[in-house]
Amino acid sequence: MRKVSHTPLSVDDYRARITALVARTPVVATPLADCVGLVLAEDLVSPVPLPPFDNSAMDGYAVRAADVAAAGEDGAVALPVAADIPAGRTDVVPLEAGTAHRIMTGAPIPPGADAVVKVEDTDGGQERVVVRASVAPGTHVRRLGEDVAAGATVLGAGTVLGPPQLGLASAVGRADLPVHRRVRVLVLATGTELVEPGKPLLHGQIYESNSALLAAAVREIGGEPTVLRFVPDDVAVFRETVAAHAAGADLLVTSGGVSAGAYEVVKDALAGQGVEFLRVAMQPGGPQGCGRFDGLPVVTLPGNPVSTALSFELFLRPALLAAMGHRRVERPRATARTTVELRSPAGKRQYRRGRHSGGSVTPVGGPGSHLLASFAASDCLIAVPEDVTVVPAGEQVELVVLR
Ligand SMILES: Nc1nc2c(c(=O)[nH]1)N[C@H]1C(S)=C(S)[C@@H](COP(=O)(O)OP(=O)(O)OC[C@H]3O[C@@H](n4cnc5c(N)ncnc54)[C@H](O)[C@@H]3O)O[C@H]1N2
Ligand code: MOO
Repeated sequence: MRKVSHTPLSVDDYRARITALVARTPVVATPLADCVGLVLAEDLVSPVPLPPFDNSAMDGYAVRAADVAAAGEDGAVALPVAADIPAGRTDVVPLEAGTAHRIMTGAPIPPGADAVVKVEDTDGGQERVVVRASVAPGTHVRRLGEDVAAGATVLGAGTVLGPPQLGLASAVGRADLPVHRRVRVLVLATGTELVEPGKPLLHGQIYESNSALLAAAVREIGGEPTVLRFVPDDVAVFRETVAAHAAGADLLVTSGGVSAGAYEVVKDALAGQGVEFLRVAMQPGGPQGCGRFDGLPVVTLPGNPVSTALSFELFLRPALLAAMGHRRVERPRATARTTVELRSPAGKRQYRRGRHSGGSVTPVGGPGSHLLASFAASDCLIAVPEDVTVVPAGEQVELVVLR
């Protein structure tokens, strides 16, 4: 059993500890439709060139440029239309000198043709076409391989797969891709006072909100949350609930039940079972716990809603992103001038919630960890360092940009 630590850990040390706790997820061949937001685990090499063949960029007529050189302001050139090539036609019909083929956008350029005259520069004829403009060789021809050469690496390992990348993977013929699979996170909110939203409340009860917040936060970064049913503050029920869902999970995240009082169900169930409870030098979010329970990585978050949210933001978000292969796991940082004075406890990094614009930032609500509406209205965190207790109005502060 680990010793209980009394000296608070720094935010950065605790983040490193949580990141080390969550293992990299395995690489799994995944259908493209399920890959958005996930990280490509291997380089993607295209087996085909793109475009795969010379094709027309316009609806019009494939010609030899030399055959229509005399067309222009002073006159027109008439050519017999020897073939019709819609997009998708797969046989090869060479173009004879002195003829034209009617051709559609995306259709293969016939051998012998070197340019396309767009239909607007002709009379649109089907058996014989009158061409009113000359074209340089290569006009409106999209060349084989001009976007991607066969054998080229089109996406590097580590790429986060968004719409353009998934479109490209399809374009080179892939139906699935090797990605780090979604991290599977069990979410378990504890507290006898908690009531499922939608049900009536008695005095002394509150609606449970941390599991909705945590599940959404996990899902937003590409993870797969499973919200466990509420458990009363009962150690045996807590352990049974976790054990029943542990198979296949990568991480258990709990909220509540970790502070100093009586009825601290998470602490009572997990202390001495491989999970260490400690304090991190931050506010909100000081009381934390992490470790392994029966081999399952566990992170126990303090129950106050903003403490839970900030703990996810600062510790779990980077750890889960790293587990899914992301190389960039940090939110963007910025500096701004605070419009009002900020006060912060000595020895703790305080995270205030704020709104920023044009190089200045204004706190939203107070520092309290129950102020969920203020958090929801904010677009950044204002970090006041551990050794600072007063930040005068007009001073520069560091921001974690959330939105
Ligand atoms: N004597 C002390 N008391 C407290 C200390 C302390 O050091 N000494 N620390 C305070 C701090 S800071 C925090 S944070 C909380 C952490 O407490 P727990 O993690 O045990 O959380 P609970 O007591 O269960 O709940 C705290 C608060 O948050 C509400 N809550 C909890 N879970 C949910 C949920 N899923 N949805 C909505 N709201 C939730 C709960 O009702 C409480 O109001 O301890 C302080 N106390
Ligand atoms: O650490 Mo508690 O999270 O300040 O409210």
